[in-house]
Amino acid sequence: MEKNSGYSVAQELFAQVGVDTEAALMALDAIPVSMHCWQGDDVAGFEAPEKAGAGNGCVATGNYPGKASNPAELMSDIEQAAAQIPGPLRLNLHASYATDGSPLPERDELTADHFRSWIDWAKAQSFGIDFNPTSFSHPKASDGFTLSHQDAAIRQFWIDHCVACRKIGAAIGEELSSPVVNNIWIPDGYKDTPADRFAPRERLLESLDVILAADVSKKWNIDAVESKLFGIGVESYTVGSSEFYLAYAATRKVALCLDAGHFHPTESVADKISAALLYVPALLLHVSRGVRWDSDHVITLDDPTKAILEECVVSGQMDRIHVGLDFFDASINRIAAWVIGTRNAKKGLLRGLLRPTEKLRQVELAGDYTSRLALMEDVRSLPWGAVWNEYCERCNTPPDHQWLGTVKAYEADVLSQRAC
Ligand SMILES: C[C@H](O)[C@H](O)[C@@H](O)C(=O)CO
Ligand SMILES: [Mn+2]
Repeated sequence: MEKNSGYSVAQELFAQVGVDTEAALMALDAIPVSMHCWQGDDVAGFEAPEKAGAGNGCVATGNYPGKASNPAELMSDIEQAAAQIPGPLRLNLHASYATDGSPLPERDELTADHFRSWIDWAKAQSFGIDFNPTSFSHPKASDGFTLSHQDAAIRQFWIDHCVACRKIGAAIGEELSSPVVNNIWIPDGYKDTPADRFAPRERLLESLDVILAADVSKKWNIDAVESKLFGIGVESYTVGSSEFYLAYAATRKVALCLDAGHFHPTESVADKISAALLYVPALLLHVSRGVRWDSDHVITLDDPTKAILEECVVSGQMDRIHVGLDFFDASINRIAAWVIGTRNAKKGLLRGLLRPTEKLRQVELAGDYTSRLALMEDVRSLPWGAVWNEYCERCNTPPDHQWLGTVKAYEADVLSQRAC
């Protein structure tokens, strides 16, 4: 393929600091990003409204018109977004997005058959699939507790749901020949100061142990657990806190999910990657953007996001890191939200791959911190954007500044015709 002139200049400039842009592009093309289905419909899912209505735990804000409200619309919207995103993608599904079965069974009785349409569609799109139990927006979660509920029968329902989801993950993974990352997040917690912090955590631990004891293929289903600092209505105490899940993942040898919006605002999530990976077998990232008390804004290429994605690459542990996204903005065109966020995730990874990591390590080990700082700062102004645009062109996707028109046209032709 003929190189654009901007890329040739960039290639030369990066070569001067010892970076091979061709190698970087090849590496980027081997890292799939797991794009979440729930940006397309504000985390609504496809269950009957009376089932899904009670309790929440996940709320998208905004009322931008044109959201998907059935599987065909959501798949079509994801295809539109994917066409504007270069390189490999996976689709991150929630259990509440089951498509096949009328009526759909309760969540504790779901099987892979209820996701047949997604599986066939993913094959056609060459997407892998990742999965999540949906332990919120359900009458049995209406008081804000699920796996740590004091009522054993409610706990059992959510245990059975999570086991069902692990089996679904394994079945999908085997069928697609691509392991499914299966992430457990629960909303459990208290709005106000609890009298007892210990018992709910003890119950959560017991529930998780029962879930993981179920015989499910580790080859095709990769278990992950996700902590949270607090949520709306759960401001004082979250059962599944960071310490709880870090220790749980380390002792049970499951993947730890780090959601960028689930920590104190001044904590560096990038810095947690190397520390956690010394103890847990794998990490799942939920790349997100926390804004004050909310954690689900579309990711921008801001400093914390760049640091997380660059660190994935620079750590040399990419084979143990699964990159997923988690944002749901209902105030802008939802397809544009996917495109902006996912392209940014890939740009962050590319920036990490374009870092003169070896050279930086050498000067660091030599104690030459002056050169380390000088090099780190100088590479900021190298033309990585030209390398990105070259990648887009090679993937037959529009470079920067050339994708929005297509999304706007789809909005005018399709989204604007929808009832909601
Ligand atoms: C829908 C997701 O499972 C959810 O966003 C979860 O991952 C989370 O981050 C909740 O705050
Ligand atoms: Mn998350």
